[in-house]
Amino acid sequence: MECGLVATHLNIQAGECIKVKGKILPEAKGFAVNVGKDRSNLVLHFNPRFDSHGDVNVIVCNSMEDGMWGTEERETDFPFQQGDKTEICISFDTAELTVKLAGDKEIVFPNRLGLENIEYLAVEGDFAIKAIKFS
Ligand SMILES: C=CCO[C@@H]1O[C@H](CO)[C@@H](O[C@@H]2O[C@H](CO)[C@H](O)[C@H](OCc3cn(-c4n[nH]c(N)n4)nn3)[C@H]2O)[C@H](O)[C@H]1NC(C)=O
Repeated sequence: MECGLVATHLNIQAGECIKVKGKILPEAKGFAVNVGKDRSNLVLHFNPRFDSHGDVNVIVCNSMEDGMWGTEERETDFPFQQGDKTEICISFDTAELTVKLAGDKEIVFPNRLGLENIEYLAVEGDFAIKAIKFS
């Protein structure tokens, strides 16, 4: 999965929101939005898969600590379409992260790293970023 945008030193506090707007490529296999401390310590790897790693239309969420993946959580209610514009809003507190998606869908994932702020954001894969907003 090729690397797109990487942002560091963000100092996003609990209660704030990270909004990623963009367009899913027409032949997308998958994309990922990673947030955390740095590229080896991710409090959330949010990975919609259209057809990759043996998964079709599944959202895979995971964490990474010191470069080691955690246990995946998978969501098969899949609100994404290849070629569509979409918006992903990630908010968090020290207990969990909430990912708001189109159609009022929400995914909640535990804050396994107990992070009190988010320094790192990376968007990878078949996704053309249009806007990033921190609020
Ligand atoms: C069934 C036995 C093996 O399990 C599989 O093991 C794979 C390898 O760990 C799992 O795929 C990884 O799942 C991770 C999340 O748990 C990540 O999605 C990982 O891809 C992340 C990634 C980023 N990048 C990347 N390349 N370049 C950049 N900047 N980033 N390349 N790979 C995927 O390669 C895959 O999700 C997992 N499948 C299941 C069903 O568990």
